[in-house]
Amino acid sequence: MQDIVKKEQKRLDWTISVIEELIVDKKQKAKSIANDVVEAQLIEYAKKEVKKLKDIQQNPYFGRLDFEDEFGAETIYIGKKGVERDGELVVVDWRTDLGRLYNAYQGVQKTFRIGKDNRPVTINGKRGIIIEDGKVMKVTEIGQTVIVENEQGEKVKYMDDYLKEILTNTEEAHRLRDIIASIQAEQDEIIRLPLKDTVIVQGSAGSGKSTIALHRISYLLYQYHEQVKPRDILILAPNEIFLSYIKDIVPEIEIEGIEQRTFYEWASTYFTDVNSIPDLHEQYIQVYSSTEKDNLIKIAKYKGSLRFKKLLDDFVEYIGNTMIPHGDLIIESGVILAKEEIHRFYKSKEHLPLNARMKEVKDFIMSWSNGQIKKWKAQIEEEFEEAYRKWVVTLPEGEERKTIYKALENAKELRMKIFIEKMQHEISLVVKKMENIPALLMYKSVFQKKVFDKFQPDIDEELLSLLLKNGRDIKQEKFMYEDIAPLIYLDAKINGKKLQYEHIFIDEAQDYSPFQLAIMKDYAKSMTILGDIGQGIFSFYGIDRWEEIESYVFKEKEYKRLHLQTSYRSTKQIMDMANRVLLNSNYDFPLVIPVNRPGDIPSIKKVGSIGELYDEIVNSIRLFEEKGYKKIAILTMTKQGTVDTFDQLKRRNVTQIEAITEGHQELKEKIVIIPFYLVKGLEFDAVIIEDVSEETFKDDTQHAKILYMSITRAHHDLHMFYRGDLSPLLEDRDPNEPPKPRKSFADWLITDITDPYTEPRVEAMKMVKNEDTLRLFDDEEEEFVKESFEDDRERYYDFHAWLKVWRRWAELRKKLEQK
Ligand SMILES: Nc1ncnc2c1ncn2[C@@H]1O[C@H](COP(=O)(O)OP(=O)(O)OP(=O)(O)O)[C@@H](O)[C@H]1O
Repeated sequence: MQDIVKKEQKRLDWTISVIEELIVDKKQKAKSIANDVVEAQLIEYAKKEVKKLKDIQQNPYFGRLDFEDEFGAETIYIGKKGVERDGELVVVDWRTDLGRLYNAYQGVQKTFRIGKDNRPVTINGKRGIIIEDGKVMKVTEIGQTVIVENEQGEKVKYMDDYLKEILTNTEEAHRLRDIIASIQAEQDEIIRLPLKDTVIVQGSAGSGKSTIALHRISYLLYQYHEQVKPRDILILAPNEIFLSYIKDIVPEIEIEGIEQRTFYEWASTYFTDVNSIPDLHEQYIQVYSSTEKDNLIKIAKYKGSLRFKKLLDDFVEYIGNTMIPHGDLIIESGVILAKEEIHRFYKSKEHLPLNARMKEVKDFIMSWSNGQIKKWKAQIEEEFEEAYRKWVVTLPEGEERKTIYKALENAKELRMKIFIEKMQHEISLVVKKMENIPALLMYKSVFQKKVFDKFQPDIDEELLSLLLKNGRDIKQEKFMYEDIAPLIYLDAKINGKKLQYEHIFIDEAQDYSPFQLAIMKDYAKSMTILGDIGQGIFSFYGIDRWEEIESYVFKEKEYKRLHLQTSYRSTKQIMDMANRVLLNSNYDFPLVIPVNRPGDIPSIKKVGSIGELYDEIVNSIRLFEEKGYKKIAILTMTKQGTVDTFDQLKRRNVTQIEAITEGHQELKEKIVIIPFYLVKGLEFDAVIIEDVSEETFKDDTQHAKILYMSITRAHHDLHMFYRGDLSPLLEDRDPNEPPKPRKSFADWLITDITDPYTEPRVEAMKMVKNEDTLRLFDDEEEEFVKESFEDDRERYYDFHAWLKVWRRWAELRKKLEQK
């Protein structure tokens, strides 16, 4: 091994010296005097090159790849940035095709195809090289990062030493870091999708979604540099805390200049002033602390739905139709603009926003009017010409002739005047109705009974009365978070869009409503949408399943849906705990596959009193500090909980702590006390969840999601406390026991759920045919059962989800029995 390190050191020394030569050369160029603009640009470029080369000189690459193609054997070194000398690839940029080859190799498949010509290459080896300040520290033969099944039948991702070393590192002061050196094949596939592809990535907690998004930007800017500039890309993040969390990675992967915002901030920058509207977190607090919670959720869900979007579409179309003339425009006999003609023209401008469309119609009418005036003028001139010839020209020169001539002239002018005045009058009547409509006014007018009666007569009565009541607030411009998307949408429908991006990235997309995602689609040529339904804690608004948007928002073949199941953030023990919550909650998704990074088993401790709780939290903090952790989080359920815990810990002389209660704060201290709804996307060395009692974490989907998300914030260690009884979501169930059916349908079960060979059935399925098959919930049967559950969708989804978990268990059982 020492020998390999020595050899690699030799190669590194050579690379460093080549880079040195390049620096000297570029510096020379940078010093020259520019005679014109082009030369000035070249000088600027040389300066940038010098900086780039200096930055990477002491650590120019992280890996080596040995391969063979039709030209023979090759060895290349892969780095964050490419280095070339006279056409020779000294370091290969990770974003190139050869870089893809490096990431694709996982030690199993050896032959790949690369380049436009799809030429075959065979990999002979891959090395991870850890370099510090010009010294090769470690060389590892890598590539064996595959998913294996352990003795219990659980899937685990096998890590090579290189990945292990990277994942165990606690040196980072908890900013998102680049993973260029250890991108995994399944992640790389997403990063390198073509620019035009819209992709939905469902990824477990810690599977690298945020990281992938940022690396994909870097890749797109590199590969499509002529077409895509940083200003053409928008990244939407969950909150400002998260934006500061990704700050450091930006220059590292060369994605400076990208517009990074929260949806809220994006909306306020370009559209309405949203400052008086609560943001998602504020709204979450308002909704869940309100006695009207259920009603508020119903309103928010409806306003975030595509159904509401359809209502707005119909409403705008209707208003447009009422604005254009509904009768013929009659000025004189023979001077008529038929209403059909106006309507035909209006229809042909369907693609335009309403106000622009109206302007076109106005122009159309005006140009018709000008044409008619001209025509009328010519006709009158002709008529009077005739009269002159008849009455004036025939008279001898003299007073009488003059008088008649004048009279005729006056009559002509009068007729013209009358015609023009009539025309102007009629047109002004028509045009008055086509005045610009402000989007806000339009939105205020939506919440009327007659609007719903006309466009959505089948709307649920209770929902309708809630919406009408809410309409009173809307009239007074008291908006909620869910009003922002429709306001933007109406604005675009009426005034047109001001923005268009090449690509939009949406992180934590499960917290977006279908409506919101639909409007974002209008602002981008393509999108990368990343999220985890399992972490959809803002379910009063967000989506519950990707299918909700797939079929409506994106047309078939327009998008790809990809899954990431392996989690890289946490130890195997922490992910086992997260999977336990998923299992206990009958969560409708595959379990997370952890990496085989061992750690301490998360502790769950019962405390007798609130005082004891804080004493125990202090003990945990001390323990974590001893372990050298740089970032520790204490998760609370509420803002008040955060404030209380902060006070209590201060009283116990804990230092370097801070209370984070708003989404715009930046995390600065070592110990962060924070409500769970603000930690989305973040991670910490150790996490303390101060209350996992049954009272706080009830056995329902919403609480399961919160707990799953909270647990998966921990990198190395997790401590949980409770008073009273432990949450059933954390119950340590014997894997040989079948999953526990939810109370909501347990009474309905008519089969023995302990028998892995019999598909579970509920009362409603008695009627289903094919009793002895295991194909339940296929096509017709699924429809049948869905209909039987019509009144109780919750229960249907619960049962459906549970059935999936049960099937997994049954398969596992069968496998174990066969062994
Ligand atoms: N290939 C990899 N090599 C090294 N570290 C990785 C890799 N992929 C992900 N990670 C690490 O795993 C952690 C989780 O990544 P990230 O935050 O991007 O995941 P996520 O899917 O967005 O998570 P969540 O949904 O829980 O917020 C980060 O610390 C990241 O650096």
